[in-house]
Amino acid sequence: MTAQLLDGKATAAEIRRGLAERVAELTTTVGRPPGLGTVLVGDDPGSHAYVDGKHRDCAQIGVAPIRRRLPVDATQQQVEDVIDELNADPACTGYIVQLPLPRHLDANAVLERMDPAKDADGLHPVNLGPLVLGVEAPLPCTPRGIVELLRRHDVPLAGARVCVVGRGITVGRPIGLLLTRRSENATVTLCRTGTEDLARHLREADIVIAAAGSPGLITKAVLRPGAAVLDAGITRTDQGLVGDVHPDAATVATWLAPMPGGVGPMTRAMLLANVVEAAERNADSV
Ligand SMILES: Nc1nc2c(c(=O)[nH]1)N[C@@H](CN(C=O)c1ccc(C(=O)N[C@@H](CCC(=O)O)C(=O)O)cc1)CN2
Repeated sequence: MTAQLLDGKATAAEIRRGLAERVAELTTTVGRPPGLGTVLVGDDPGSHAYVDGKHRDCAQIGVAPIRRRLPVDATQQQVEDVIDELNADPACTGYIVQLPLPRHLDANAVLERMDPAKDADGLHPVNLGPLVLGVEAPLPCTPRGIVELLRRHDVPLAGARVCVVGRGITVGRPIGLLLTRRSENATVTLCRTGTEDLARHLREADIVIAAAGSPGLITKAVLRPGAAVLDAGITRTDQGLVGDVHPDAATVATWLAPMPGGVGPMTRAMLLANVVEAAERNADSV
């Protein structure tokens, strides 16, 4: 068996085309384009690459880019001053703080200082609450992108047993909440790499979502034949970027979202969707 591709690159391109039309309309009715801000602290090459990608996406669909960069030794106060500035900037529809922040900074305090209405990542506590309650609010981009990718490829979710590996705030924790909502109705087991008998949990799953940052963790040996497998793990090595899913998984899976080309492009597309939706909400309220 060779897995069919859950093609994040093509799906994201299709989503961007739809968003570009909405941005053009907003720009005419509001008199200026929606603006996406990014706050990047430090010089991590991965974070720089992701933020550059986000601004390339903005350029493609007509969203105005607003970039804020701070040095690796920026103080909490300096970061929070930038947050205050973006909260107050009418040209900034929504923004993100690129994670991870350098260790000396309190990331939770930074996220909490954001205006929840401008939280394009859906990571502010005020927006995470509705995720638990199952009511509408901006959703974290990677989990939203995963659900969108599965839906657009008709991968059944209702009743599916999903095993998520990784419990980070951008993917693992929120995807569990999203997939167990009434609209998705999956049964989710949230694991970490240290979960006892992880292989057993994986083998029981119809859908595996790997977000552990552990290169090659998911091999064909731990998969149920026919499972759908989504690789949301990225590790930078001397040999380049490596995902959590071993290439041999493609021989037993029915569906595979590879890294690169699967979940990553969907994360970026969902960020744009969150910004466009925020701009539409703003336009409706005036
Ligand atoms: N504030 C946030 N920080 C981080 C998030 C996030 O959602 N919000 N997620 C990750 C990084 N990330 C977005 O910021 C991200 C990661 C990977 C990709 C991507 O397109 N990956 C490509 C491969 C990478 C490449 O070619 O350079 C792919 O999978 O095809 C996009 C966004 C942590 N931080």
